[in-house]
Amino acid sequence: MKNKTILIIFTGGTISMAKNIETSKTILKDNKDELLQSISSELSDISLLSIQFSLKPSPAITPEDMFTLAKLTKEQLNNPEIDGIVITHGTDTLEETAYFLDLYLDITKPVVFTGSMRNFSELGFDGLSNLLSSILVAASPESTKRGVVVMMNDEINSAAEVTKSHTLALDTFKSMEFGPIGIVEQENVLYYRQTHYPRVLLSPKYIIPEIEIVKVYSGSSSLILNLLIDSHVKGIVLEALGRGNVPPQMIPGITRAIEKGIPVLITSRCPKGRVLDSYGYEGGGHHLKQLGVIFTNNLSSQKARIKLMLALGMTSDLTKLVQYFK
Ligand SMILES: NC(=O)C[C@H](N)C(=O)O
Repeated sequence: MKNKTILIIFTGGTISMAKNIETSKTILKDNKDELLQSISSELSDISLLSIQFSLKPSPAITPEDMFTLAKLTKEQLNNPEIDGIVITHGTDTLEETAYFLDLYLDITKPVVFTGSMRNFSELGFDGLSNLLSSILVAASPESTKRGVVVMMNDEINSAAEVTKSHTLALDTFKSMEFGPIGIVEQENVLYYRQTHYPRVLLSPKYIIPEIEIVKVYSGSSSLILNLLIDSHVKGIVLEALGRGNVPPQMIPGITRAIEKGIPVLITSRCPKGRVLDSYGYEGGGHHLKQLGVIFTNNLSSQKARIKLMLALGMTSDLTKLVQYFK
């Protein structure tokens, strides 16, 4: 009799890719059974179930895919026979899907995202060790009540904190500011700390995906903002400068968006630190706050967008939205 049952949901990504011999380019490959077979002998007291959710590179994963995956995961977590879930995913947008599920799921059972940086045909394919370690994390009693986590390269990071930091390196997933929450050391799963953020639960009936990110740079104008407003976007994430500031030429666009009831979120293009309304000059954080923008603390732009998609499914009331981002 096996102790634990872990469900693996495959979505695609490099872990489900191999080299095409003719073109020598990396393409998708349905290798689910080979992956499962290769690791099963290492797991004497864990039985595995699996679902092929999709076979997509992660740049092709849509917000609707994330929502469907979140609902499927919730349904499976409610099955008393399942002790934890591992989700394989392409690494390019893994942090977005993982954060979506972290916000959506009211969970105590472990949900662990993983993937690989090298494909199935490459020497040193990291998919097998990542999958194996993720299953150990999902089966560990220590992993309960930690929200959704990401396990890559034997480091465990919180979905709320982690980002892909390197285009190629195996240790690409980093919580830049706070470090990993734990590690996998052979068969041991060790946690160092709790997640930095208190969890906010957002489980709407529908999502609002029409949210765009605008990167701010010296000399940025209102041009893109006006185009977005004219295209009827439902929200804008401004990846601002430093502590959360923009050039004065963006103020007319920001003011127009807010007047039209489009929420404008502020993140920073700095990879570390939080945004705050400290500067009083034109376009400074304090000025933006007076106009009605929403500050998002330490969230990256891509995660602020995910959170707004879910939050707008719950409310369009600006005061309530501000509370969600506190
Ligand atoms: N390592 C990877 O999985 C990258 C791939 N482009 C993906 O995100 O699907």
